[in-house]
Amino acid sequence: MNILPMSIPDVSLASKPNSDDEEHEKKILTLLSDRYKEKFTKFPREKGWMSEDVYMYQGFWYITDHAFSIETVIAVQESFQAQSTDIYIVTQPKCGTTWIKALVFAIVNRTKYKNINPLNHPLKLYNPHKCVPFLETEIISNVPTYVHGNSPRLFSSHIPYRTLPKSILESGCRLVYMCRNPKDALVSWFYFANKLTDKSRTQMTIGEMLNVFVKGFLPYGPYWDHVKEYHKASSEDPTKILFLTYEDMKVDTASKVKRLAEFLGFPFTEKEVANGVVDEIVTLCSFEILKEVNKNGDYRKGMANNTFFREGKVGGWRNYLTNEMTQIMDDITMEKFHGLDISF
Ligand SMILES: Nc1ncnc2c1ncn2[C@@H]1O[C@H](COP(=O)(O)OS(=O)(=O)O)[C@@H](OP(=O)(O)O)[C@H]1O
Repeated sequence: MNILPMSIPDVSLASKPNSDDEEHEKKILTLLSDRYKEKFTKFPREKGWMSEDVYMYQGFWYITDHAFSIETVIAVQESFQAQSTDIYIVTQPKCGTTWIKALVFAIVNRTKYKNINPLNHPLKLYNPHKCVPFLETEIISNVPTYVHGNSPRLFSSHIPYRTLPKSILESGCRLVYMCRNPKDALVSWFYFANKLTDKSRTQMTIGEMLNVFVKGFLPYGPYWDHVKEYHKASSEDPTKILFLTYEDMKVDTASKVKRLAEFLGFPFTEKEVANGVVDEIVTLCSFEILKEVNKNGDYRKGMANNTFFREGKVGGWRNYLTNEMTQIMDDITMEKFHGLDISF
């Protein structure tokens, strides 16, 4: 029986944040801030998410001095070099990033981990965000996850389509985009924001969160423009950009996983299907299993693993939004998505 760390060296490298890594990230962030501050402080600024200043860059809003900030986004855009075999997973935050990352990781690496003890599968040991790193965190990381040059490399990001590094668009690689009903994304944002362990942050009401969500003053907002751009790009080149919704993925997940595998260039064989491999992947990546695996520990400083797993439901917004809030969200969605085949 194979056991760690021999069986999964690449992922174990990125498993645990330690104080050296945090120091390194801080240093890189300071460096990036020094490099870009003069530029971005001239951009439009608003008070946004949890009372933080947000800056507009290329039509979208960002916080500063953070892994997911204007500095890292500009740095990725300016310096990241894609490879044609790469696979990118892009989402608006709170739209199912963690789930789709787990699914893509499990599909692409299923042969690699076929013979290991299922308890040692990376997704049974690590947060999916460690298995598929964000471009935004990778650029400031002390321990790049893909030092061994896996192929295909898997990365994720929340970067809007228009701000993606040129090399991603030119390399011909594949990109999976997942979106979600904005009302569920809003509620998820609300709980996430208030659960962050950094106590220096201000707690928000759902009404305040709705206000910033609608204005787009959240990292990578506005939601609607983000979704629309990827939807358009996907309809122009569906072989390279796959547009998914969280809601659709929830219905008959196994058949959607098969379609996803085909798009990724890793189709399941008839034998695999007969042997239940697809169902195994669906179960491995299910909300319940991932929530249990991630009940302890931190993904990053101030961000517990369990903050990524709350309810995992479709339509949970009904328990949190008033009729008036629902109306506001529905009106904007109707106007913004008018004429597009996006439904939740
Ligand atoms: N495996 C699985 N299946 C279904 N749903 C899942 C899964 N993992 C996480 N979730 C739910 O996704 C919501 C978090 O969104 P993201 O993963 O996009 O968050 S983040 O952007 O990475 O911070 C958040 O939704 P809410 O429960 O509505 O808050 C999570 O519970």
